[in-house]
Amino acid sequence: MNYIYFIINPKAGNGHCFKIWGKIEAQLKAEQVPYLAFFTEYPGHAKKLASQIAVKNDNEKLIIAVGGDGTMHEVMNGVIKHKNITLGFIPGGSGNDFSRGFLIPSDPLEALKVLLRLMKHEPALIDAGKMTMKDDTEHYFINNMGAGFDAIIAYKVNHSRIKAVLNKLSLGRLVYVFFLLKELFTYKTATIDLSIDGQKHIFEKTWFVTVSNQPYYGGGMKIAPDAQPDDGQLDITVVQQLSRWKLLLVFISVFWGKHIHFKEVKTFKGRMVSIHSSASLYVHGDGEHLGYTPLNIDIKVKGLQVLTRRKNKNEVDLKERSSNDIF
Ligand SMILES: Nc1ncnc2c1ncn2[C@@H]1O[C@H](COP(=O)(O)OP(=O)(O)OP(=O)(O)O)[C@@H](O)[C@H]1O
Repeated sequence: MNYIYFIINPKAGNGHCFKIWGKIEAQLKAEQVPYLAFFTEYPGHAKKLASQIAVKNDNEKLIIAVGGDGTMHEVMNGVIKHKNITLGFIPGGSGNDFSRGFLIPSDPLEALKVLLRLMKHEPALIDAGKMTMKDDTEHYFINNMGAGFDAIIAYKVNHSRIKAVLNKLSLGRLVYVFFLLKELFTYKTATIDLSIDGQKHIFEKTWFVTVSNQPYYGGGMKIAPDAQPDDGQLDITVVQQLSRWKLLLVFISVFWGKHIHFKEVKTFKGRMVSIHSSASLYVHGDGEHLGYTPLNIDIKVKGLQVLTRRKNKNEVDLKERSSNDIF
């Protein structure tokens, strides 16, 4: 019997994910789907659980992460070196950019329905970005990484005490707005040495650099509108030389992917990137704080097996169909 392995972060989405799992579990039982469920108990646990499942034996296994992008990030890092794992995702977090980029429904029960259907077919082969930090530690990202302004906001939001309080009042977004505005007026831009496939660039007064595998980041912002997670390329975005007020305008336009038309926003594609900066910058991978610049990034082409509706992107784009219509 082939079990589906679920790794659930009960704390994701301000604890809402625990309730989501209750609904998923009821549906699995109703459909008599064999499964094993594991709850994460602390940050980093999802990676450990995923790698333990992968090394149990060589059998092909499906692991579905239930949580936010941070949970998917950890699960993916736990299995990326194992060929016998296919990954799926049920959104239960606050941002859920993975589901946007990989066309998984935002409703968890709809997502389950789609995954149960997709698992009967060959999974998609997806690229992953690999970051190598100054101390040689390695972290992979499936959505994107960022260095600078965006990463310091992610760090401050995740470490703020008022986040939990505001989350309870369903005002979690206010924490982002608060730190965005605070950093907007206090952040010191840096000179960045960026190397892309051996080509050197120097950017002065840089707010941030992001490297994307798929378009969405930061809870629905279309930072890299052309990024495709299976094209063997990473999409690099640099935002520099902007006044504080214009940066705010750029941030608003990112939701529609229109920021790329500002002359202060530079975009590139490449396979190997290195980021050095005049001052040490905060770095995130898939929204999780991972350290500081300098770092090197390269791509692991088609290194992950993932359940996604991207193969059927045209149909999904043409009409918001019910998941039953996809195959
Ligand atoms: N039992 C736990 N207690 C506390 N933190 C946990 C636990 N399990 C996982 N975590 C941590 O919770 C953090 C947030 O998880 P995740 O990103 O999945 O949810 P989210 O922040 O609500 O969603 P998103 O990233 O999509 O906005 C991760 O850094 C993860 O390591």
